[in-house]
Amino acid sequence: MPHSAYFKQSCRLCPRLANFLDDVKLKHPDYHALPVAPFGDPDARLLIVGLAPGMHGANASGRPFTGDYAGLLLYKALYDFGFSNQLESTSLADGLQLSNCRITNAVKCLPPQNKPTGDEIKQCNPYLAAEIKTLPKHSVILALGNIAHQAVLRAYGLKVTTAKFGHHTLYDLPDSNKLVSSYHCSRYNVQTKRLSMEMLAAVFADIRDLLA
Ligand SMILES: O=c1cc[nH]c(=O)[nH]1
Repeated sequence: MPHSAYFKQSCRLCPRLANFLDDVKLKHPDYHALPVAPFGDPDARLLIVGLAPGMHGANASGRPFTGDYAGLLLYKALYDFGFSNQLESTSLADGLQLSNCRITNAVKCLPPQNKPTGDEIKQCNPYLAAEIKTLPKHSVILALGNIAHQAVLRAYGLKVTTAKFGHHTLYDLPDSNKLVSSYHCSRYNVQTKRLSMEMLAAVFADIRDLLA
């Protein structure tokens, strides 16, 4: 079943987020301002999990990590490692296609101040769990940041203490899949040099080997 069957653009399960999106749509009628669907290859063996749409990025464009700083390093790495046909992701109409890779978020709606609450992360988790279930055997899940890392563990019904978050870590998941985690490619992390292009490329080099 395609992953889109596991995503509801009409979802309003989190009242705070749904109301916030209504307000954002009034201020920015040209923005997507709805839950942002997973994007990419439905048969992918690499699932990338981010945090949540950014206000002027995914929330505006309707595609994860698209239209703001957070996507720059990520899409470059995807291009460099052969998962994307384009270096940059700018809009739904840019012709970018991912192969063997799909990108989603732990929380599908833009949260105020970029901070979803614990309850919102929990509420959204069944969508992620359903997406993970569509992965072929021996897939790799790349979690960008601690919230995504914990959301993946939760989706598997694992305690967050099962696997500590760290940059460039690798854990075996209870099925045949692997969890690779990385610092999030946010503007803050890049500008403070917590994450560099070289560091992200090293993570992708391992992912390429895991998928071989
Ligand atoms: O985690 C993030 C950050 C920006 N854009 C996304 O789609 N996800």
